[in-house]
Amino acid sequence: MNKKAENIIVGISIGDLNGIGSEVILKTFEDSRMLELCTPVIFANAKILSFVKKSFTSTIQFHGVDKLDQILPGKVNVFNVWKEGVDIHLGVNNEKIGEYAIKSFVAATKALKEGVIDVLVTAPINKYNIQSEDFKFPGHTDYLDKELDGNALMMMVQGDLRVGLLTDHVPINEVSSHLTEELITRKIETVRKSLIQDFSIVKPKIAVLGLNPHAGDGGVIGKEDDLILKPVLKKIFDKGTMVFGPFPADGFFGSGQYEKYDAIVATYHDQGLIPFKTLSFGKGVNYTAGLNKVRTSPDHGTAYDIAGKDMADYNSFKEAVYLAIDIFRSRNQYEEITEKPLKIKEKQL
Ligand SMILES: NC(=O)C1=CN([C@@H]2O[C@H](COP(=O)(O)OP(=O)(O)OC[C@H]3O[C@@H](n4cnc5c(N)ncnc54)[C@H](O)[C@@H]3O)[C@@H](O)[C@H]2O)C=CC1
Ligand SMILES: NCC(=O)COP(=O)(O)O
Repeated sequence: MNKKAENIIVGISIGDLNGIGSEVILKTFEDSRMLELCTPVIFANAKILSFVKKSFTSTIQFHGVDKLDQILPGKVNVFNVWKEGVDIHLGVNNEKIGEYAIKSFVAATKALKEGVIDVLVTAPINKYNIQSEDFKFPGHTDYLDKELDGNALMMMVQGDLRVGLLTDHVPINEVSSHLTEELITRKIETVRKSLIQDFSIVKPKIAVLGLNPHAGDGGVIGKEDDLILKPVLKKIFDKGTMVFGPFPADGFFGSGQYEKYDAIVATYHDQGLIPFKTLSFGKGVNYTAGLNKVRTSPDHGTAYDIAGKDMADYNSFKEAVYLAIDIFRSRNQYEEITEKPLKIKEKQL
């Protein structure tokens, strides 16, 4: 059942309060037309956001609520996840602020699981200051993978450019050992399904980058491409998925080959994110594919160096809101279409 646009409830976790998260959220919803597109609910504290607002040229008005059933369409809702004041020092990294980032994220994830919000858009966290006895995850993706159904896959999206990762928050010296047949097969299937359900691409074409320089040059520079990637990709292809590669990664983007595919799958984080951010920084979105719920975030981090200076570009955050809504709609449509498929009448001979 498709919801009316403004009734799609977009939950927003506040991220690191000392970073640029609050600024990009406020700037996005400063434009009242955004409220015709969705009903936002920020998981934080209304008094604190009113204080942070003073650092920027913002006239935004908040609707603070203590219960999620009090949120209203047409308002920038703030769900008070905590009541106490918080010392904000924009641009400063500290552990106390990490606790509030996680309080917000955990509460928003709970609301997402329970269907109180339709989609989740996360503002950036600092991966170091969020660590605690209770929260030991390198990022949002890993926590959501544990909390939600499905298998999370990090996918960066900007227009028709989609870059998925076989491994994400994995130290570089462990990447090779993660690249098993099981992982590659599962990740490629997640990308394929996401392209169909979330992006309405009927028969997606997927390119996979090689791990080693020149995809190993026949085994001269590393054996993983020949021994693991090639045979596994062939198996997947033979079962009907349009997957190609492994391609030498260095020239793939520069030569424009990426434009021929619906998604490019990189073997590790920086192999995919460096070309992606070079091509689309400021407009890209980080999407967690493969889960039963939709989560997006902007393509940037906490940017302490510019926090509080009214310099942050909010377009990536706005794109993250748009994409979350688009994917939510696309999934609903896909469900409707596939729920009761039309029976194909067999031809009478
Ligand atoms: N989804 C998330 O929660 C993410 C969190 N991070 C975290 O953020 C922290 C800082 O990471 P960095 O690698 O320094 O990346 P970063 O994206 O915070 O900053 C890189 C550079 O880009 C600039 N920049 C970033 N966003 C901008 C914006 N909206 N407008 C204008 N300039 C902008 C910054 O000023 C800085 O010069 C780390 O702790 C990292 O783990 C990084 C990426 C995503
Ligand atoms: N570079 C994107 C990134 O690492 C963000 O991670 P996550 O917090 O979205 O899992």
